[in-house]
Amino acid sequence: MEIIETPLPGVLRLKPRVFGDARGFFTESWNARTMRDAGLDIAFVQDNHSRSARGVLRGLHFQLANPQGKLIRVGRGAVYDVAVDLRRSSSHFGQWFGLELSDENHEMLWIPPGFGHGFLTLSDVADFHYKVTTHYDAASDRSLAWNDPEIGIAWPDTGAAPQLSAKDIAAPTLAHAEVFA
Ligand SMILES: Cc1cn([C@H]2C[C@H](O)[C@@H](COP(=O)(O)OP(=O)(O)O[C@H]3O[C@H](C)C(=O)[C@H](O)[C@H]3O)O2)c(=O)[nH]c1=O
Repeated sequence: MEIIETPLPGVLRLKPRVFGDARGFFTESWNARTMRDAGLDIAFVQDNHSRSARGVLRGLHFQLANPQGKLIRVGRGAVYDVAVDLRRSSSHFGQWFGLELSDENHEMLWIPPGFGHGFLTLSDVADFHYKVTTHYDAASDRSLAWNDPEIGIAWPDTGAAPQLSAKDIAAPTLAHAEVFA
């Protein structure tokens, strides 16, 4: 497992070993010992899987109470995945990092608690898999505007306006949102 730091301290790119052969490939998508040996001794309590069509944008989301750490990968297709530092006490507050995650590059992203998260679907279909460190807490689930100019995420152009949920369409900008201390 190769671990690559990002411009956002704590947010890490993870490149697992992939064993390709004439049949296809094999990779350990998660191994507690491998992660622990890499200094990532993280306990996950829930596995999530969402499927999205091209142009779907889910986010930016975070749980205000019980904030979640997320280990993200794409099992099918490709997405542009983004993390935003939402800790007002952080020197990187409001800064974002994004990268393409796909079933071709097999890359994963670790996003610690305290960050907003979202992704834009780049392929016809994307199966999005992620482990989280705290259970879903609907009461504290929050959205932040995907296109907040104060954050300035450079989302890839998919040729059409992104498709969002009503909750995400109505999301506040950072200036009007309750985030982390
Ligand atoms: C997240 C979640 C949702 N749900 C239920 C609640 C709704 O009835 C339905 C769809 O939920 P939602 O529209 O919030 O799903 P996403 O837009 O994919 O939300 C996720 O999108 C971004 C990318 C994230 O990082 C978060 O994990 C999460 O907020 O699944 C559950 O039962 N458990 C859960 O953990």
